[in-house]
Amino acid sequence: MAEEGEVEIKDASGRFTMDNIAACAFGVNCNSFVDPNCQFAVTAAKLSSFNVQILIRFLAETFLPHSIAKWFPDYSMKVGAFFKDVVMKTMAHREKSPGATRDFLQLLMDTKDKDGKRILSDSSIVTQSSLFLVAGYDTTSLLLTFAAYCLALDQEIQQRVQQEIDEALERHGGLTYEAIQDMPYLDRVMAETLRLYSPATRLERACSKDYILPGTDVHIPAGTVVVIPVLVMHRDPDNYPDPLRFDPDRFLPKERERRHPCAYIPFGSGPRNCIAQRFALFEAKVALVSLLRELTLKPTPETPPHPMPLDPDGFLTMPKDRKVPLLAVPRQTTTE
Ligand code: HEM
Repeated sequence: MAEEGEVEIKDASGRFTMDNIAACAFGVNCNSFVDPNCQFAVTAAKLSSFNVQILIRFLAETFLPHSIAKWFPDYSMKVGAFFKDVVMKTMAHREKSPGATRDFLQLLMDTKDKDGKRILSDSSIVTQSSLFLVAGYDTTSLLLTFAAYCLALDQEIQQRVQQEIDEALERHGGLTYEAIQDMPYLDRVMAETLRLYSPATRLERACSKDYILPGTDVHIPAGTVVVIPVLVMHRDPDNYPDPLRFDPDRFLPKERERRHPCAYIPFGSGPRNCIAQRFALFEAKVALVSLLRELTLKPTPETPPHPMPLDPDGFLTMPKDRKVPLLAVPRQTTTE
């Protein structure tokens, strides 16, 4: 039986980020903590789970002519049709009765040419909004899950974060944008979480021209797809001594300066890097601050020991059992 105060932090983080991305990208109010069967949230969770059926269709599309690949079942089609329907209906409603909504969908609808005509097609808007959902849901939820896990396992670091939160909230008169920006230790905690448990395990780039790796005779012909093993690089002892230790002070400014900028790339690098890194970090920090101002996180006997065992088949960096139970205890009963 679950202990009093036990939370499944991966599930809770998923609900939080789903509600946020649904509101920010689609203007949909999910409230999935209250309504766990919210159709939008349940369907969106399917869209982001990269399963075997989707992989088979994906491989067929990649390696076979489309005339053959189209006969492979595509389980993501139904999910895609659901989102198309949501976006099309929302756009039709907003065009009939315009309001003051400020979300990503509205921004896309508002991109107009000089004659006031919308620039983006319907299908482009549907695809971009769905991409936001896929790119922004599990990634941010994993950051939040792993940050909570690392803090639960290190009470000293957690107390330091709580002290910083208390002081910043006091200084700024509550949970404001400025208060969150005024928490440098929390920022280092997030950076160290993204180092040790970068949600993206790898990146890929196509080589645009023939290249010889400096100092070697390794020749990369133009057109080669180069895989960049982000998670492995983030755990390279040459850059991060004792790499499995959770140590936010690796991200003190003087420590950062010592390393090559590409030794830390949880959001990618270059012109195609993550467009929402500030949004994601801010969102995860708001969630953690809201939790830690009231509660202290602790491990339960079922919490996986550090370092978290990972699912070797995960498309993203996933806890092996896809569950992370923690204990959330009211602060006044634990410390002060
Ligand atoms: C902690 C959370 C997140 C992580 C770790 C993350 C990570 C990444 C990474 C590694 C890339 C590929 C970058 C590259 O190839 O250089 C990427 C791209 C992207 N991300 Fe994120 N992301 C996060 C949250 C979000 C959120 C919340 C959104 C949307 C609201 C989002 C939207 C995108 C988009 C649209 C791209 C494609 C950019 C392009 O191709 O030009 N991401 N993200």
